[in-house]
Amino acid sequence: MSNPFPFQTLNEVETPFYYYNMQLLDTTLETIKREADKYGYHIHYAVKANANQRILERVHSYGFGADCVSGNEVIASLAAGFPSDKIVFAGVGKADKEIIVGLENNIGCFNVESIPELEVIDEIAKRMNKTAKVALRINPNVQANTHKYITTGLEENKFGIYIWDLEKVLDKVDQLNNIEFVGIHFHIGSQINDLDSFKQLCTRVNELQERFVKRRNIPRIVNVGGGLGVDYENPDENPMPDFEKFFGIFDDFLDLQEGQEVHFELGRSVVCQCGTLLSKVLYVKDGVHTQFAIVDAGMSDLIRPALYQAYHKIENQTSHKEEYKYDVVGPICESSDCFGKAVTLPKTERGDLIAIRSAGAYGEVMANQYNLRELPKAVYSDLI
Ligand SMILES: Cc1ncc(COP(=O)(O)O)c(C=O)c1O
Ligand SMILES: N[C@@H](CCCC[NH3+])C(=O)O
Repeated sequence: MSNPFPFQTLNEVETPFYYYNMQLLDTTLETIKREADKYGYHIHYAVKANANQRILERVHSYGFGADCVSGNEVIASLAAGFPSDKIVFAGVGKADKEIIVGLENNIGCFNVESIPELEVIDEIAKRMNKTAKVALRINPNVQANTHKYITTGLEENKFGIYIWDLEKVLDKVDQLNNIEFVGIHFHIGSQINDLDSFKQLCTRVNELQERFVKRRNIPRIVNVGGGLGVDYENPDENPMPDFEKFFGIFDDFLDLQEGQEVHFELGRSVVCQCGTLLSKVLYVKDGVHTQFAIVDAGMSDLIRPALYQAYHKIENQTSHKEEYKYDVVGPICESSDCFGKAVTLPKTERGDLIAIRSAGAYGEVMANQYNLRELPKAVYSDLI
């Protein structure tokens, strides 16, 4: 595989920074569009994965919608050009002022997770003389076989309306004058590579659809969320997941009612592989088991390894010497500030450029200023 990094150029940029391969992002977006269009599926990009304005603008240019989880994400999506009717607002805890943002901008729909939330949206909509379009997020109790922190579709998780509460919630919807019921919504978790989980989701959705048929209240939208995983181990060999297979599962297993639209909320699978965190080695020092390669990026720049013990492939872009093992760690005053233990790298020295791969999703957007560090900058392949 050819090296995707224009090393000569990147070596000049002050580290740490995120580098976005915009050509790869384009190829990924083209593929998603082509595969989704085969079935007439609607794609909403999950802004939470990467809310960088340039990335949002690029995603929008392919005609996708935006799936938002805060008022600020709604505002950022509008600023990037997403039409308001293609914006959905999800989340278990929407604040009043965020609901107002959604209503003021006439967004496509609110994905609602509880009766109290429905009542508040109805009340605010009434005050504003508006009708809120609403999809009900149902907790399907499907095991996603992923990290427990990013499993969202089990009964023990805080997300969604329990299946056994559904009738009660639908009765409530019928009573509220400023709510228009438009759809049902599901999301079982993230970084899901076991596609059987999606088949199970389809089966559960089919069972639930029967209840709506009985009530003669068919939801126009069936939103099956996101969650498709990527290959963190082999980012060059698998620069994007198999979207053809993924959408094919829904085509094969989801039974739709007349006129229903299928919506997806893809985040990680869209942006993960196009992003890399680049960092330089500050010091190499001896450890008990291996050497420490101390780099100038820390968990404040990329928190996934510290938070979920997530694996990211690490490469030394400078050295091609004999290989050794290193614990690659950051400068932050936490032992969890470690990007990889006993990583095999060519002999590593101060000043070497280190690439931490597959960092385009839940990377830059989760960066923080712990230790009063600066936020990482972004560099784009098409602007250098
Ligand atoms: C409701 C909802 N939709 C979509 C997504 C996007 O998921 P992913 O980035 O795994 O595609 C998430 C995050 O897990 C989510 O919580
Ligand atoms: N932040 C998580 C994903 C969360 C998905 C949002 N529900 C990650 O880095 O893998």
